[in-house]
Amino acid sequence: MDAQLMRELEEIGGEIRPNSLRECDEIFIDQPSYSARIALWGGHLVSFVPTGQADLLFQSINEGAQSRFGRRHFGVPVCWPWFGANAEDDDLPAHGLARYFRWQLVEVGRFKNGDAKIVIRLASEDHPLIEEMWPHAFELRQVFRLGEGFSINFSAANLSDKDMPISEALHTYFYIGDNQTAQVHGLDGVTYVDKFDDAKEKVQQGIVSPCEELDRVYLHAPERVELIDPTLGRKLRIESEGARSKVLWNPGEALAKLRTDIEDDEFRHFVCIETANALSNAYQIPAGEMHQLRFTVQVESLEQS
Ligand SMILES: O=P(O)(O)OC[C@H]1O[C@@H](O)[C@H](O)[C@@H](O)[C@@H]1O
Repeated sequence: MDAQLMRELEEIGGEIRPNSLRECDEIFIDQPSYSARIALWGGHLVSFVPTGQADLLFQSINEGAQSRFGRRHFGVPVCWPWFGANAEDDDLPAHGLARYFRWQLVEVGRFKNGDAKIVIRLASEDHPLIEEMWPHAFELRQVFRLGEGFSINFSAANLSDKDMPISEALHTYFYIGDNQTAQVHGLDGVTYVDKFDDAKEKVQQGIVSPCEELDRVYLHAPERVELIDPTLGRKLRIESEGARSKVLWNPGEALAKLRTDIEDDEFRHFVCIETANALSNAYQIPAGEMHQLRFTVQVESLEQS
């Protein structure tokens, strides 16, 4: 790792630590008001803990299959350049390729207000296997902003001379005290595709609660949703830009028991609220252009609101 970057990382209270995940290192940042971890494998924000509170993000203790495309359920996996199964080739891994490669740390610093800034990059030209799996040259960047809450600014540049078809998600596993009482607000009246019910289109009525057995792609969804967690006494405000879909995922008891890459009871402690462009919200990045997807998470105590 570049010595200058290491010094800059130290200046913001950061260090590189070894991580068991694919024996790939992670960035750990410890500040008076929060601590955070970013795994370079997959370019995952793994954890964000406001001091004195539970983590905002969930991490499964199950490390999944050790094969190259083994899945893990934690933090904010990047699903790109396709969401879900690949429509043309069943042999390609679910949710694209970005989560299966090592990203590179390229910049460390601070925003004007003092928030920490970490930038990581994944480029097709650095990985021959990516070039075999996907016919377009690209460069991805994630800018993590860490302070009072966190934000991720994900950008994808199409470096090829052809338009690039994209479906994608920042597949955020939010940690919750109890999925029976957690509530997702802000999707009332939005049409969704229910992947647990034959991909039927339905319209959301009111709030989503309990957060159990959900596999739903909300189309043309609003930019702001809220996750209310009465058990932990907190509310997370989630705001996105550049994303037309929101995906909610919680496998529920029966599917969790069938899956070998997640522990039986873990579904009680997470709900994925994904900032996405999926299904009919897929789009193309024209040759030579780029697209940005961002989301911000702010936390407040339920007593304050
Ligand atoms: O197990 P994975 O590949 O990480 O995906 C988890 C889930 O991710 C969700 O986004 C999908 O809608 C689900 O269908 C899928 O099961």
